[in-house]
Amino acid sequence: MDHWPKRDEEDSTLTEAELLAHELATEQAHVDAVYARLDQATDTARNAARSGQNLFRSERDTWMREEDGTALFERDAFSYQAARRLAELDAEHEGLVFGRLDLDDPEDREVRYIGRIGVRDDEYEPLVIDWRARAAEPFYRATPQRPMDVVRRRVLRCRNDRVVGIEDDLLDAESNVHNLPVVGEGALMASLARARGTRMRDIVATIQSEQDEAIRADYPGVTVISGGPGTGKTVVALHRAAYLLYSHRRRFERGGVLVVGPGPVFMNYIERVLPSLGEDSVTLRSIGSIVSDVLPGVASDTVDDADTAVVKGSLKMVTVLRTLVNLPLDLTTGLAPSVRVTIKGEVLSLSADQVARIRAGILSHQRVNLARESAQKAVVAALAQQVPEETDVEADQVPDMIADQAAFRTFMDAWWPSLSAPQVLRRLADPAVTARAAEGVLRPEQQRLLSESYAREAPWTVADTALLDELVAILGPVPSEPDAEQPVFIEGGESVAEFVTTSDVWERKADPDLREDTHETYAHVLVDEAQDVTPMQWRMLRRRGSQASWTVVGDLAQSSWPDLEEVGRAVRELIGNAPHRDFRLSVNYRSPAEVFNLAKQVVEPHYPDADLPRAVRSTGHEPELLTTTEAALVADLADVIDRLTDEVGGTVGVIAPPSRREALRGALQRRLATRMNPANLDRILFPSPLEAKGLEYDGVVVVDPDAIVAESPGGIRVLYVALTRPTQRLVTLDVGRPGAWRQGVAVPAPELEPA
Ligand SMILES: Nc1ncnc2c1ncn2[C@@H]1O[C@H](COP(=O)(O)OP(=O)(O)OP(=O)(O)O)[C@@H](O)[C@H]1O
Repeated sequence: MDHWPKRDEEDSTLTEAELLAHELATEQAHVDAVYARLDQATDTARNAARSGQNLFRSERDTWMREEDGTALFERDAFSYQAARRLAELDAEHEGLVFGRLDLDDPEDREVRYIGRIGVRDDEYEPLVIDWRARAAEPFYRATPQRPMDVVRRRVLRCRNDRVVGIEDDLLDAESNVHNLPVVGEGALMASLARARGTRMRDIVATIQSEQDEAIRADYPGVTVISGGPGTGKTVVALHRAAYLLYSHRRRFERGGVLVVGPGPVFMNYIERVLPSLGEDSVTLRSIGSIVSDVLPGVASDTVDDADTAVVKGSLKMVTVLRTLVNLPLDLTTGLAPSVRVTIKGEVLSLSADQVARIRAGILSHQRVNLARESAQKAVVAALAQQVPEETDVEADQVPDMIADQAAFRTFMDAWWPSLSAPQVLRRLADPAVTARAAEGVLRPEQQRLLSESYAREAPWTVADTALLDELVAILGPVPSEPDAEQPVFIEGGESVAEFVTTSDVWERKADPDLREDTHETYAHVLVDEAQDVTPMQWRMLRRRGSQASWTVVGDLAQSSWPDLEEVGRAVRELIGNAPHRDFRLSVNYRSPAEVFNLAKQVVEPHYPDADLPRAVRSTGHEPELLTTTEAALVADLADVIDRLTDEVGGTVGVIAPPSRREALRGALQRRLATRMNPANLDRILFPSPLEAKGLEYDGVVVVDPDAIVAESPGGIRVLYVALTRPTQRLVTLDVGRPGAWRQGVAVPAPELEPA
């Protein structure tokens, strides 16, 4: 195959514009051929279907394996599949083909086109190579120092099927014997300078070498991806999910890939990236909705106040919950349950201590909700032993005689009720219960916070969901109402010669493992913003990935959790003895250098170990540090927002401390509605400091930074997150006087006051 562009000698006399037009036309011809091929494959498939031939489908409805398309030739199946996936890609996506490599291969001069999906021609030759294929690797890894046989790397900017721009890198000038032209000014910078919308975009066309290494890293064990704000951790993690599914589809599609992020706003922000890569078989979940597999309908995006969140996230809660499960339901009587029954006038009884010992023995190997039967048998047996030999009763009737007594059933209901996790957790609303459950584990102040939080009867918080999950793990699932009688014969099995015996049925029914683990498990779990995952949440996640490989993505300097040592320990525990690899991303693609310079000065004195990336872009606009009064806050803020919406092309984020957020949002929306056009209003967003995690806006106003620090357990680190959200402009607005957060911070621009 020889795809070298055929250029005439006189090309060298072309003007820059003519040269670009010529190159665009060359690339358009190839892109046209790709789309024509896809149309043709779709027609072939349609005809095959019409003529009644089978187009086998795999279990996954939208995915037809090449080998399954029996009515199609393999090459058609491949292209048909590509066409189907293309139809699923985002309508606004930036085109199927985005790259081209011109390789200096002495054997076979070669051009490779790289795209979101692979497409082959009639001869089964690749017209486009899937970006995740090995053959696409040099597109991301080649550098002038190590060109990997690439002479020129070309990024094509397409709008649907039209090529609208070209950006070239000449990687090996010496090998450019064919005088390949070089146009454009660099794809990466062009891409970074574009305005951001409310959804994250994929970066397939401009993945950088250090990012590519993390994306294509081997999967077993744990892969840790760290790096400062804006280094592409999230976007790299999502491309990694797509890569793993491509390179090990069998394993990961069957076992499942779970991507976990901090909250629903973040999940909405990232959800388009995977479909734009042609991947839709990944489960995206916010950390507050993980528990919904074992407790349907339970999910939360509400956060506790800082101090309560710290108590609920701590590992100490494991001890508290274990004690809580064993507390008698009626604490007010102060009596632990004991049992007393009579058989033929003989009194049989077990003291509270004796039944407590039986309970502890059973719970050492069984979970509460699954063990009632064994518990009942054990108590009955202990009571039965007390029946004097001379009593006039058949020994084998004693157990039933005990179990049938009302006194015994009352005892069982009090001693071993079926407990649901939500019921048990709500018991902490009673300070007396909390005091018993947390005695010697939590300080009185912490016990009070816990109790008060449940006494409010507010909806569950994100931190509660991990506690509920822990309780489900301790209790086991709540047994459903006993089924109608078990069928002894196989349903509809009249024609089956052998019959199923009652003991077969019991054998199956009695296997506790079948009923134990109701949570979903995955073959790969990818945790984003891992620095905020509390120890209790790690336990919840690990239940979903007991056999999984992991990708863990985070930046300690952005943690909202006060104890960073604890965060590090949780990740080390996850790794254990498993194989693991670390990647550090070093370039900040989001923040302009001017903005990051400020953010850096804020975080460094408090957290000298912060991993500070290099910001590659400069806008020439220094951050503006403004001060206003309480009375003028809304008016001044409205002016700033109005101005920023004019100055930046995309979104404007207003990040205010939780205590001010709701009131400010209402007041601003009313004020802005009267003076801005509705289209601009849609570009203004009001995330809380925690919701802003992982997100970005072209312009950002950080309101009352001191209060943001005061109201988060992560303190200054949460302010650091807020300050690193802008892609273009940053304004901070102190209230009353310049904030304490500004001590030691120097910005070149003079301080401005709002007009
Ligand atoms: N190679 C790249 N090409 C183009 N854009 C990129 C590239 N790498 C990252 N970006 C862009 O940089 C921005 C930051 O990326 P991302 O949100 O993944 O960073 P992050 O490390 O997760 O940030 P944070 O820690 O602040 O949440 C995004 O807009 C992303 O699309």
